[in-house]
Amino acid sequence: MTTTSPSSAASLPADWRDLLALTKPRVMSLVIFTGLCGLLAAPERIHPVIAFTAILCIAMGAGGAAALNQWWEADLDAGMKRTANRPLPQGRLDRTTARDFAGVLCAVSVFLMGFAVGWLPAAILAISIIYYAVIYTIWLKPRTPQNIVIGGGAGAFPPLIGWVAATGHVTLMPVVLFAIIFFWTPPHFWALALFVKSDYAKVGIPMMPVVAGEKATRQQILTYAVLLLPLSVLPWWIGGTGAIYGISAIVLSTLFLALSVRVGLRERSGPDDTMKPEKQLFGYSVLYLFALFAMLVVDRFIVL
Ligand code: HEM
Ligand SMILES: CC(C)=CCC/C(C)=C/CC/C(C)=C/COP(=O)(O)OP(=O)(O)O
Repeated sequence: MTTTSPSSAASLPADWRDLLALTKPRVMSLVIFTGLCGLLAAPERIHPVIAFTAILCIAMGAGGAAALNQWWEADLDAGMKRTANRPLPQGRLDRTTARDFAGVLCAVSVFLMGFAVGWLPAAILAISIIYYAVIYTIWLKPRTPQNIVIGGGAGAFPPLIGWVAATGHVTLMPVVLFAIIFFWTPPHFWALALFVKSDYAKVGIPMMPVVAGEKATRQQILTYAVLLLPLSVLPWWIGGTGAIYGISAIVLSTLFLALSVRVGLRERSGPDDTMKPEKQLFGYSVLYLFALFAMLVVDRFIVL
């Protein structure tokens, strides 16, 4: 695999839109949302200014980690259709600016979280930044098709961080929320990987469909979707939520499973296959997580 040499090109004036693009704002909107829901669903309330600061820190930390990911993978991104238009492969931003911007965001997020909110959420935030930017990006992604299963842990931390920011300690509920995102990540990503497989093959990244083939990937998507259904209902079973969340989780996860069954049992009809079921599963996976975490908060504030 080709990795980015961290040398800098001539310094370019940074456009704020390119800096924003480095933080992967669309992906991170859901990361931040799950962090916010973790904070709001927690049984204790904190001052709104502290709560806002905690979410700001999650946003800066996630954005900084995403920027580090793009700094490291600039050469790789240049080789894939989906990522070739990013600011670094396009040369709209120089690498030193990107690295410094990422470093400042990460450092400020952790220290601000530590001083303003608490050192336990700050430590978990620091772990998730290192997990995504180093363990997933540098170590796992170029080495193993299990990269996103193990690496998925990084994206599962935000609700735990939000919860711990509000309560000061880790309990079973935020660990269950972590597990839900952990088991959601493989179907979320592999549905996409099935229809951008050629991109990953071209740059030599061993994503599951490239290494184990489409059939095995489809089976694994199905396995994780089956496990996700009971897991998503677990917050209700353990008494952490009421029926509003529980029933919503059953409905949302059953639809997730139905779309996964369709993808899991399907074979590509040929090179012209539009991969509509895979694209629908990927699109729904995003909607699913937004809705599931939203219902956690709705349930917390509406008691039947
Ligand atoms: C290792 C774990 C994950 C991997 C490898 C992964 C991978 C991806 C990729 C490659 C895309 C396409 C984005 C693009 O083309 O820019 C995507 C989209 C997306 N991901 Fe993930 N993802 C992971 C975890 C997560 C997590 C934890 C969240 C949020 C909690 C998330 C939220 C999203 C959202 C909202 C989109 C849609 C963005 C859009 O509409 O452009 N992902 N993901
Ligand atoms: C608080 C904190 C640090 C949260 C991190 C959240 C996190 C790990 C999100 C992962 C989501 C993501 C952008 C994966 C993209 O995979 P990729 O980087 O392989 O995708 P690419 O090919 O689009 O670059």
